[in-house]
Amino acid sequence: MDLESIPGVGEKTVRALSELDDPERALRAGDVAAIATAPGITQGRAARIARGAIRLEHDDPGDFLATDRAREVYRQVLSLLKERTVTEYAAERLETVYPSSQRSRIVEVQEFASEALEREPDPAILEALEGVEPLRESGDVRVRERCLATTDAERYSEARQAVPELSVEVVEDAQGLAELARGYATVIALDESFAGVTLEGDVQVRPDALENPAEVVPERPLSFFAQNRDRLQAAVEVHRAAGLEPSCDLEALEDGLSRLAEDGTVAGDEELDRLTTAVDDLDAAASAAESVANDRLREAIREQDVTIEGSDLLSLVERGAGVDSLLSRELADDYAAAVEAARDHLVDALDLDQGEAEIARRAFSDEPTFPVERDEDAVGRLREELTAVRERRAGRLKRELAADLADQRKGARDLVRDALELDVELAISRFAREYDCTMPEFVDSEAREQTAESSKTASPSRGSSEAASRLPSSRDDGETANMSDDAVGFAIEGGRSPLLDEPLEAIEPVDYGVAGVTLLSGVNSGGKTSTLDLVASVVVLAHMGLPVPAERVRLRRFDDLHYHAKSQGTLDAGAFESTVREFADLAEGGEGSLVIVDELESITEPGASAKIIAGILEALSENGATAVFVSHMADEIREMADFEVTVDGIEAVGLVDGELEVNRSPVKDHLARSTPELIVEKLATESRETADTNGGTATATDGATDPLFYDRLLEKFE
Ligand SMILES: Nc1ncnc2c1ncn2[C@@H]1O[C@H](COP(=O)(O)OP(=O)(O)OP(=O)(O)O)[C@@H](O)[C@H]1O
Repeated sequence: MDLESIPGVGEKTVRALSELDDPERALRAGDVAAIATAPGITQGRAARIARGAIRLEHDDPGDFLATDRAREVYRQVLSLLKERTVTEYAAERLETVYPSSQRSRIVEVQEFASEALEREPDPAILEALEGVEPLRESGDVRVRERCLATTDAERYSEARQAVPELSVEVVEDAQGLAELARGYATVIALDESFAGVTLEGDVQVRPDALENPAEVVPERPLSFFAQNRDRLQAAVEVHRAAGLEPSCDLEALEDGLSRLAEDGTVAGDEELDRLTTAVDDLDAAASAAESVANDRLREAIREQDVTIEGSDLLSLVERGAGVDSLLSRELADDYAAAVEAARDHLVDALDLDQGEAEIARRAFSDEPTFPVERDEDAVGRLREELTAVRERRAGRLKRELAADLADQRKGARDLVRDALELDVELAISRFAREYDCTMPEFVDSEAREQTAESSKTASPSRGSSEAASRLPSSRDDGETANMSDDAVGFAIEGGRSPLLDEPLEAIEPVDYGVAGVTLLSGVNSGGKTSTLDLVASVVVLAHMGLPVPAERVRLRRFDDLHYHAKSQGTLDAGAFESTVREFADLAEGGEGSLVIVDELESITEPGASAKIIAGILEALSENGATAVFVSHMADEIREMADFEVTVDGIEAVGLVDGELEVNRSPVKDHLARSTPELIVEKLATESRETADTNGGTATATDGATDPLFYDRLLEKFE
């Protein structure tokens, strides 16, 4: 795939995309998560790029949605799907699902959607999904206490590229290495020539270091896993809750994660924790040990009756001896016991092992002093020893854990990607379950053309009214849509518009099918606009490759959808002109188009409207377009048109308590009576009934009007 030929992708984006491991795969698969890891590419942009790549792949002109209202319907159904995602990722990923006229694209999404429908949206999975996000790539790890060294300029730049986390230093010789060892805790020499050189400090010779960067910078995988610990843990939960086939060993990953602290250090190792605490507490423990000794000694002195002969006292004073000599002479045992207690305290408080305890005991001298004081040198040695052991252990554990986790990196990435993709599938599944959706059946256009050839039907428009008349006229007649393949536009059975602002259970299922060009008449508020919305949303969802909210849908694959909403009031001359122009374009290229228009007559005065609409219908019909025009002037338009245009009708079954009772499914080939007609009919019936009870006469005094008046009005409607 030539990245630059993707619509909307310029040079800069191509550069960013080429930093991906396998940009072609990511683009082909619409893998928004992977695309969004390219530098400077947000998830939203990644979705747009993926959509462009899909269009390129399927040779899709991408202009299925031909009008503002069509685009609006798409946004509305898309947001119904997006509302059902848990992660932001899945919402963005759904942006790559758009209505297409291309069979290959529709089939591709249909396959994905069919699998999605099998998914059970279990609340436990949805809860676990809340913690899943695309993984963070840890790019900014810096390790300061370790460096790489080489004598070779080429290796130097190779090393800088391979291990950006460490400083790389150029040295002349072993002397240079020795100098580095003074500034860094660990120096890793990359040249074979240094093998056998022994220097002070931690200097390792590892010519293969660049091949296994995780070994020289275990911080790299560790920081990746530490930063993504919660997301990975959530992805593990999602896999368990959903019973998804995991891309890696979940237990091994969890074990690795449980050994990792949030800051990328190793957690859960008792020995390391002991050493760390010992180093941290050393000063405090030494002070406490001093106090133990001094308290005991003070107690002993207080309780002791020191008897000293005068000559002894004299000699002591003459020698300038202090209380120490007195202690060693008189309280030697007490002193020894106090110092022993201090040593024990230090060893116990720091939980030292035997070797460490030996060094620790030297912190208190056998030489009597009062007060007892620690030997700072000995404490310093103990600190050095503990720190060195701790560092060695931490380093080893880090390397071991990094080695375990480094192998899991790819699996972990896939694990999160699969969890996020599951969210996309679950959103489709939830939508389909909530709206009782089915997969639509596309009537193959090639088969359609062949059938048309052999049956030699008349013009599509004339054939259409006949075919459409075979569609179910109401939900009660038990028929199913039985459109022949050569005449299919769309045939919806039991459709429930997802755009209706009604609770789902209050939506009455609608059957409606059209082939060719049709007018849709009906009572006010009968559901004409809602029927167009139903048709538009079903057609858009079907061309997205998704299930549709109906019991059964058959349709042809359309090239584009032109949906014109009812315009608000009469258009000014300019707007009127541009609308007529738009229809002129339509009339030229309408084959393969689905044109649905709501009350176009409101654009200008009624007489002119009927003429213009009739003209548009003629052109669309000649071009073989599929069209539904909602109109209150169906009768007038039919008369103006020079072909037999079908008029369907949404019928009021009657008036109940002044409210119209409506059969929401349009009746084929039937001009629906208007609301005023129904009201006049009701008044006529009522006045006839009153006249009957009054013995055949109605008078002005009893408030009832002569039934003949209403009959006269009724006649006008015939
Ligand atoms: N299938 C349905 N199930 C339940 N309610 C519906 C259905 N279709 C329409 N309605 C209700 O009827 C109302 C009017 O519908 P709609 O606006 O589609 O009628 P209309 O025939 O286009 O009206 P108008 O003649 O004024 O343009 C809707 O707001 C909705 O509440």
